[in-house]
Amino acid sequence: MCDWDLINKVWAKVEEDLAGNGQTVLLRLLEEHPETKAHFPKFKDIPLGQLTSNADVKTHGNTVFKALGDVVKQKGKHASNLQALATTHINKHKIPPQNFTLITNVILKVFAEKFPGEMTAPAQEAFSKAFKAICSELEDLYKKGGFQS
Ligand code: HEM
Repeated sequence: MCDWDLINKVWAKVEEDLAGNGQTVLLRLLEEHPETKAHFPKFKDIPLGQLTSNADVKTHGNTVFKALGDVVKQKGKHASNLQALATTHINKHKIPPQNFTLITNVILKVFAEKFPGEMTAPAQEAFSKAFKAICSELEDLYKKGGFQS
């Protein structure tokens, strides 16, 4: 079982600057896993150094974190949220499923750095468990959706 209440407590802190926190995560993803940049039509031809001040990155960070917040707030009853994400990321954006593991690992790292007060050991454990479950559910949906890379 995931401790969704603990996760939501940290998420309230994340929401104090949802776009800024989403932006930090996206930039860290692109920095630590440069191959992911090719998946973003809006960013793929822009050097990483210029993306730090790119308004579209912040806007997309907000979009991603809004959707992830919607998942977190379901406290485990997120099947329809994940189905919607899987459908667009399979068919429209064509994102291989292992990228969800990359981004959720980056999120864990960024939160531990930015929110040391909230990301206690139990909170880190709760996020880690929840993200593993979410990634594995997405992988199942990708299999059902017949994802072809
Ligand atoms: C926490 C995991 C993620 C969440 C919650 C998320 C959420 C979203 C949402 C809400 C959208 C816009 C609506 C839609 O098309 O569904 C979107 C678009 C997109 N996502 Fe994700 N996403 C995640 C992970 C990723 C990853 C790991 C990649 C690639 C490495 C990715 C690539 C894209 C692309 C390319 C778009 C279209 C962007 C554009 O407007 O140009 N996403 N995502």
